[in-house]
Amino acid sequence: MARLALLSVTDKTGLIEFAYSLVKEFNFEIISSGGTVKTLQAANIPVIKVSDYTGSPEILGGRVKTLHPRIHGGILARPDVPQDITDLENNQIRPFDLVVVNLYPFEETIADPNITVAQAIEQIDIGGPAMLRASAKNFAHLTVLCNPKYYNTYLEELRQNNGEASLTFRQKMAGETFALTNAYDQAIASYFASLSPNSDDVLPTRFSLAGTEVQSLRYGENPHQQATWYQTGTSASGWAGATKLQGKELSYNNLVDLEAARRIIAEFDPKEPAAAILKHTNPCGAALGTTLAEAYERAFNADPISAFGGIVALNQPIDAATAIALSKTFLECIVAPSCDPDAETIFKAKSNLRVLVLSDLISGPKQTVKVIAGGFLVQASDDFSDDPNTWQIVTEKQPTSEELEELTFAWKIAKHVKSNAIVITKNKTTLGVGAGQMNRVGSVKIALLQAKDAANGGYLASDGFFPFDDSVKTAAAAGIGAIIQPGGSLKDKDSIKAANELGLVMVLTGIRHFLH
Ligand SMILES: NC(=O)c1ncn([C@@H]2O[C@H](COP(=O)(O)O)[C@@H](O)[C@H]2O)c1NC=O
Repeated sequence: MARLALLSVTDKTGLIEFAYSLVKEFNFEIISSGGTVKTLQAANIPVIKVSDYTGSPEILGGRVKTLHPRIHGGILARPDVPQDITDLENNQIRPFDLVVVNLYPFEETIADPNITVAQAIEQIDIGGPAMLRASAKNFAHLTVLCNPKYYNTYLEELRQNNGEASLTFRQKMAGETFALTNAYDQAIASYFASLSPNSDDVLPTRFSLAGTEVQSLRYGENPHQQATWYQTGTSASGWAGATKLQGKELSYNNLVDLEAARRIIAEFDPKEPAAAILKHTNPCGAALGTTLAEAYERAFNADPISAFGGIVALNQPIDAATAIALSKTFLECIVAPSCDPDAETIFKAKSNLRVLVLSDLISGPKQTVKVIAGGFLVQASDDFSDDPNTWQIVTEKQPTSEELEELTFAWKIAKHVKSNAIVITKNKTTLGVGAGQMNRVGSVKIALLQAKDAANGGYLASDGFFPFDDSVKTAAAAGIGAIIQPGGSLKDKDSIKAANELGLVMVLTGIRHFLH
């Protein structure tokens, strides 16, 4: 008797060619649900309707098509279990050799903002996941294919193994299938969470992270670490949706730094040219300018030594002048919302340089995730938008409006520097960055060392409060004129007293921005 395949697919890509090979080359009989039957019949491929096979019509507008013991019995039966064979015989059930299912496009449906909840719910596939999960469970006896991309691999398996798919392949397909049904359900769960009146509740009691491979990376942080890049959701968004205009393959570290760079320039209004140069997730230079080229040059000149091999994010389209400036040094990657044709031509001379275009550099993830032994930690992203109207000026000396703007710039950068973070700025340009030190005054010293004499009359931002007045005194000795920090230390009074005695402005934000 011919072998039996069950085909029930929404995405009919490659279906006809595949079914043709199954029937002509491998003598399969095919059973299919309504729409799949129509596609196959239109191509003159012999097919049996599920409803004819089960004797039960499709009902409830397609909500019940394949949910029948003759289908699920044929999927789940074990030919090496005598009772299973008896059950099949007693119920006139034929076992399946192959199950091919892909699902209703739930994620694509909800991506349309005009879709109603009722329409979204009709796109939750029930029969499909049931068949997929049952088939994956019984991979020892049949093959499940959940994506058209595996059709040819399956046919090759049959060609190379005397008409049988190998156990290794069947097991791999089963794993892929459970990963798919998991991701599918996760998308539905996230959609339901988004319907909750408390829609900013990003931390449900059960949290899953599902992803699809974008590309396998050459290695992770170091060459001995394997790494792969996954995208969340079915449509490419964020970095998965960026276009690489030229350059070498993106690396793990490139992507980590690109995201850190994106977060910095997302702080600024896209009308105001901004540039950030990142090294190891910290900015070695960040600046605003009247033109994009000026913003980049200021950021570069902040620390030209560290900028070598850096990752650059820009918040406006790259023009020729900026491209010329960018081409003067070795950079790993550049990203901007778009790139003028003149600029593209200029970059061609540096064929290894990775140039990416990502139109939306503002939107980022709502949560961040860190894996720890036995679990992972999820937190809401630090997208708190600081409001200078809520800040407290605690010194006798009051800032002018320009000074307040400078402090705001310094504060926005400090938010994206690893703690303990100290940022020294002037003219909306970083002069020195102290990152990731174990004591705050250590970061102050590093930032001042970088800023050199330019620190005189500069501004200093600290991501956390000062536990002692030593940082204020060190900053004042180098000529810093104004400090912005969260406040909240038991010894705030000491720091404020030192600021007053040394003639500094001090602003407390009431919010800290640790970054680990
Ligand atoms: N309800 C069922 O019994 C059922 N059985 C199969 N499906 C889905 O129906 C789709 C195929 O439908 P059609 O062959 O009618 O185009 C597949 O995506 C499959 O996952 C079902 N649909 C939804 O739950």
